[in-house]
Amino acid sequence: MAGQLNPCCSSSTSAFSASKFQHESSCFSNQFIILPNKTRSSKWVSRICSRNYPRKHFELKSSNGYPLNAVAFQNGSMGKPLEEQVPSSGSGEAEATLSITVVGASGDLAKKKIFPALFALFYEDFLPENFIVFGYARTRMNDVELRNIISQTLTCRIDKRENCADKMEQFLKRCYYHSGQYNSEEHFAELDCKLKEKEGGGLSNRLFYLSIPPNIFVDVAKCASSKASSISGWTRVIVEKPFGRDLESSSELTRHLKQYLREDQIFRIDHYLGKELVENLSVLRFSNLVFEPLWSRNYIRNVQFIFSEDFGTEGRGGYFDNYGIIRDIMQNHLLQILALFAMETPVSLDAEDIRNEKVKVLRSMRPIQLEDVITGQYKGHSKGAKSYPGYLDDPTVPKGSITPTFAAAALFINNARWDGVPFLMKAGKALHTKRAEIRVQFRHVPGNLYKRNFGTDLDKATNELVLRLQPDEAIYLKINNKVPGLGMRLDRSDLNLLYRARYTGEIPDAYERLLLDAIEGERRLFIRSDELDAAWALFTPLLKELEEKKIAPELYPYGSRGPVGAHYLAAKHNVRWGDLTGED
Ligand SMILES: NC(=O)C1=CN([C@@H]2O[C@H](COP(=O)(O)OP(=O)(O)OC[C@H]3O[C@@H](n4cnc5c(N)ncnc54)[C@H](OP(=O)(O)O)[C@@H]3O)[C@@H](O)[C@H]2O)C=CC1
Ligand SMILES: O=C1O[C@H](COP(=O)(O)O)[C@@H](O)[C@H](O)[C@H]1O
Repeated sequence: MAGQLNPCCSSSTSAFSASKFQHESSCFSNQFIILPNKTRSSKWVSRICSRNYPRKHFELKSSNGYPLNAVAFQNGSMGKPLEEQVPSSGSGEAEATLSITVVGASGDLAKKKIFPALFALFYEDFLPENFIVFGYARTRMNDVELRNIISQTLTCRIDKRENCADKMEQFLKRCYYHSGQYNSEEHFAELDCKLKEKEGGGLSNRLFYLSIPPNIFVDVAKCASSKASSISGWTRVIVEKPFGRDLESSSELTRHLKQYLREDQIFRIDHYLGKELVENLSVLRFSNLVFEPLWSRNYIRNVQFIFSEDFGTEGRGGYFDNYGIIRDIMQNHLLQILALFAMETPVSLDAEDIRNEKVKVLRSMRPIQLEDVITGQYKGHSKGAKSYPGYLDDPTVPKGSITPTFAAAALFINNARWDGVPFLMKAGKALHTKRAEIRVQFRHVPGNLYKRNFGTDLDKATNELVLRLQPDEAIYLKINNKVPGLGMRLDRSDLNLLYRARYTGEIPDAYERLLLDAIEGERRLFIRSDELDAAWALFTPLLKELEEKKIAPELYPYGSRGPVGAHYLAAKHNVRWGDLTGED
């Protein structure tokens, strides 16, 4: 097929003709040698080699074991079982084109995150030489109009602005648009034609990003699968949250998606897993002797996962009201971080080994009790001349809604490592600050010689490890220290790893990491269906109870620290919220 023109398209111009492999790459230990390569960007090769994942050296392989640039014959459909696909091998094959289709390209997320992330990957040479990007949505527009829209949100990295305009132009030239309905096989067949035309009839790998409301996920999966999947390479689909709104609807969504896609083709994104500090959590824990042995009930008193935003639903109230903060943040972002934090040591860094451990810990969690949860909703508030609207003032929110915009919960893990340790979560909108962090509060030092120097409140003297995911990424450890001088006065000081002071490069956006992983077939940071089931199984009974009992949320003023109920909840479990001590 390589080099043939696509008979179904009117135009016969091909943007990229298939090229022969012109390079060999070799990764050895931590070094990689890239032999002459005219067709592939060097970072695209080197990232794969340099990552510490259990990839096979010496060849580019996706985590399903196939070379990234090789062909897997799929008989024209995505539904064919993996083992029936025959990977081709050897040299002499043409290099595949990577086609990325953003479904819902006219939407907020596409503009705000997906196109900018793709551009950043291109700018940083992480995309293969032959790639194209398609936008797909119902909105009528042409390629130029799409390019105009996305050019407004593309930015270059702060530290390398020189070639920015050039790079943007090169990127935008690879962006195309097709307008169609989400449930029209005919329109997806047209998209397929355009894709083939741009792919030049050669080998292609196709990635679809479903940046659309969840009620149309299945329609798109069906149409893309039957009419626009790659016939020569892999086809993968990234699915955005929400994955259902309870265990039942989530299982139903999974069941429907699996009619058209295999599990290994579905990449369920949770963008918090793509954040730098979340990625670093396992490194910190498993590669430091000062932490690894401490990671259990023997030394850790409690763990806190805190998310706060200093703005309300502003414009997204329609979506939000159907979900609430527990579904929007806790059941996914915070629980995913908790699972990574608390899992047992995986057998390896392989995606399946890690996800197996995450599922195990999620399934070991004690059902959440209503009395271990408090909910809140922000109300309007005036400060000087400025007034801030309440949640119910959002015109897209139904009158009298009792949807929580804040929640705090105490969770427990019923296993030997974590028995009795409270894992506290707190998430809220319209609070006094924007931040996301993990706080680990350690136990008292037994028989502490300096006890009398701490006064009566020994808790204040315990160590606390903080991973600040955002803003201003940092890891710091609160320790007790002698104040210099002739006396013996102690204070609390921080051993502080502030990223912007330690590292010069800009931290990539979570969507960049996750898109690149999906392109590489690396599933470690995506949610497997059994993980999703376990997460919903934990939260669904609580959500049902809150809704059935119509539990009214405690009101808190916009811009405040949230409902006081959160303090009582923490106190009930002998915990003090680390973010509210006034120490940082
Ligand atoms: N925006 C964000 O910050 C985040 C979004 N998400 C999730 O990502 C996905 C996309 O988000 P976002 O871009 O904000 O969504 P949008 O509401 O902007 O929708 C994306 C596109 O889908 C089409 N669309 C919207 N509503 C409907 C409908 N009822 N029926 C058919 N098509 C529709 C529209 O395109 P057209 O009319 O041109 O077809 C729209 O441009 C959603 O699942 C969302 O929950 C997740 C995390 C954060
Ligand atoms: O998934 C979501 O996340 C955002 C917060 O993401 P962040 O990366 O900016 O912290 C949140 O605002 C939104 O409500 C939620 O759906």
